[in-house]
Amino acid sequence: MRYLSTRGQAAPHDFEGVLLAGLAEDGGLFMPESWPSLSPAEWRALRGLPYPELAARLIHRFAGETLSLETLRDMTTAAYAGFGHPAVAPLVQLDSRSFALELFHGPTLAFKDMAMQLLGRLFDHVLARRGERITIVGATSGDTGSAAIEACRDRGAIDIIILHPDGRTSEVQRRQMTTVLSPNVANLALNGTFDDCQDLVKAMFNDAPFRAEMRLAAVNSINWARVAAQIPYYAHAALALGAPDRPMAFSVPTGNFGNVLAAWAVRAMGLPVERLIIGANRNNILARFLAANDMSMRPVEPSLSPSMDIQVSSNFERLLFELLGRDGAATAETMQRFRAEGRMPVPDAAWRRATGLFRGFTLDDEGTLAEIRRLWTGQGYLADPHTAIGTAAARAHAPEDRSIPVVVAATAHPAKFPDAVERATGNRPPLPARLADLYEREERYAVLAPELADVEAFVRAHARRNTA
Ligand SMILES: Cc1ncc(COP(=O)(O)O)c(C=O)c1O
Ligand SMILES: N[C@@H](CCOP(=O)(O)O)C(=O)O
Repeated sequence: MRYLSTRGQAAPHDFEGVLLAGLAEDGGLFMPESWPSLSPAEWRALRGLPYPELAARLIHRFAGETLSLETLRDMTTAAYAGFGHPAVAPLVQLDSRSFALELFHGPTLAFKDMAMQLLGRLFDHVLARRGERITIVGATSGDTGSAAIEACRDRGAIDIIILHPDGRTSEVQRRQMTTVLSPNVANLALNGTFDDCQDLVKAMFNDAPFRAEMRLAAVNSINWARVAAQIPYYAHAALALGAPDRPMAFSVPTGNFGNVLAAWAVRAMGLPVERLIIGANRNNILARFLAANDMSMRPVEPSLSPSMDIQVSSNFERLLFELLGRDGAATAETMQRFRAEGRMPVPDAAWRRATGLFRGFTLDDEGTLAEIRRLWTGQGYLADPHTAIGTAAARAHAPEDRSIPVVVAATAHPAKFPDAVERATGNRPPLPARLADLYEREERYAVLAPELADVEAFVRAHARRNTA
């Protein structure tokens, strides 16, 4: 499998190259040259497999030249062994047609662990074989950071530096990152938004000498390996509910567009996904795009679902590339105009193609609290604010045909957002025993203005300290 940049100028890579490169050298994102498509019979043969086995077989379709199926199987088995639920990603029925796909049973209680626990092992395997080391720089609005730190802490060939927006994550999210005092981990709080953090990560990658000097690598979903490792859980849910012989819809609370892109990928691989519903908080650029082809930037505003306080959804570029007929030059020009003008000029035909499959939905904080309350009092289901946006979006935009099930990505454990959940239900969800002393642990992080030179100096200092 070869991977191409969405901007058409970078050299193609294999899976190993993509894993290590993160962002393509032309600033674009890597996409598979063609989608590995499975026949209905091949999909049926995957029904009922344990999650690690299914994950290994599907990811192998993307990584076959780099990793044998046996090696991948060992990695997925180890990656999911520590999850707090035997099914890894259980489906919980919410009502007659909707299900929560619980993706938060990993070590840091959010869906990011599903990919990150594998990614840490992939990096280790490839780096050991090559005798190399890397410096990971990542941006987080709250969940990617702790999942990546947990997956990479104390790994000899990796330094990891995570940028988060100061004061804009939940306290649990911040402490999950800043209380990890391993020598290869550093946290940087920036006076800005998640978008500033993500821009700085991309700017470091686009600074070619710095990128080479630090041997930068990415753990955000700009790295194709992250998206690839998020594909199996959508297939797992769909197969459990009757695919490929029954269509389905997914509702995904969305920020950086990586998670819903993985759902889109299982459709490209041949599963009958009828509709993809995108839930947003007040930072609803994607919902506005789907409603009226209005992809225009507004300032990021804080909300009760902080992980989705995002305006520039990185992975939308991957969908755009597909919508524009995989025309790298057109994708590059559209992205450049978005950056320059703050508005993305998506041709009408491409927008119509998107609206044939996707629906957008916006829920403000009051609505989010009401939805958490409704789920709790009605179904006895305790949802975090992000998941609640997904369930409300599912109700608003479920396909008219009631025989089509809707699977909602339950992206975080309610205990990560105890204040919002308590406000809505009067019930303060406790942290699991292994995190019970989180509030007593020592925190360590630096605070900086979002200036590239200062951030690069911080990264250089951290990486050098570790390599000395
Ligand atoms: C809990 C939670 N829900 C939803 C999202 C949005 O997912 P994505 O950024 O892949 O769209 C995030 C952040 O990624 C998150 O942490
Ligand atoms: N919501 C995310 C933002 C980064 O998303 P990613 O999927 O690109 O890593 C977070 O929690 O950090």
